[in-house]
Amino acid sequence: MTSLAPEAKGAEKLVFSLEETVSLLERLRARGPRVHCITNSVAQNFTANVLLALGAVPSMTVAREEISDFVKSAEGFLVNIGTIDDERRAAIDLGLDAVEDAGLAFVLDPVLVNRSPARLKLAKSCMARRPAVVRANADEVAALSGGDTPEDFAKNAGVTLALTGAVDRVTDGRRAMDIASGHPLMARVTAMGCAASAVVAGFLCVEDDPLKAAAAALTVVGLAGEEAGERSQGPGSFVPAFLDALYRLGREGGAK
Ligand SMILES: Nc1ncnc2c1ncn2[C@@H]1O[C@H](COP(=O)(O)OP(=O)(O)OP(=O)(O)O)[C@@H](O)[C@H]1O
Ligand SMILES: Cc1ncsc1CCO
Ligand SMILES: [Mg+2]
Repeated sequence: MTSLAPEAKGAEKLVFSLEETVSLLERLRARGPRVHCITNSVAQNFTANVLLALGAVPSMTVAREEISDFVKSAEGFLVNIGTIDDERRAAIDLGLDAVEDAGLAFVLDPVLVNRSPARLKLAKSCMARRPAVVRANADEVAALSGGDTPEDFAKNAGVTLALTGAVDRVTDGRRAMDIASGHPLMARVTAMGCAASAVVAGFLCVEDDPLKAAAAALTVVGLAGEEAGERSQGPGSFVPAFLDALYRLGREGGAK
């Protein structure tokens, strides 16, 4: 089962209850926020389905002539650098200009930033635009942080870090919390992390504190993952079971 037990070394424990997570989930479902995602070609479809299962309204365009309008009419925004081409590169720039104008909090997913200097440069240019939350796995955080602890990275960069893996850690440098929900099959399907980043962007629409938004998002993703893991036979059946579990989570009768 989920452990919300916070562990904090050099950071204050974040006490964030399951009830608070459920209440934010209800707010998200009631509000149905628009979340614009510039994301990679592998993750687009799954990410859109995950947001829809939660009750958010995804959009994904990267067209130069409309990206600013989409961002300005959205409540949440995600930049994911998993597959980069000229169109996405331009969209990231224009999208982040619009985010700045609109004062919107955004999430950065620096996919595979550990794999190429060009990607590291792009991720750092996105970091300079001050994401509210960076959601990444351990290899990606190591590349971005140059080996700093998660807390020091978050503090020095002025962001909330949502570091995922078998156990997730969320920290803003001052406060920290570990989230141990989830299932090993989550790492056996593509784009689970990418979709989790989009879910963080969704929760940022209903919670101003980025640390609480990230904690709630990863808790919800982890709980749905656990449920789906119990109900599926392998990666193939895990994906639809995960979408069903997200949809049903916390509703009457539980996620059954
Ligand atoms: N072994 C595991 N046990 C439990 N949960 C896991 C495990 N591996 C990953 N997860 C969960 O899966 C989600 C995605 O995390 P992960 O670190 O795998 O992202 P990622 O490497 O960025 O994935 P991708 O790039 O394929 O989208 C998180 O919610 C995380 O908690
Ligand atoms: C497989 C893959 N390659 C680039 S992005 C992506 C989706 C998971 O990050
Ligand atoms: Mg990833």
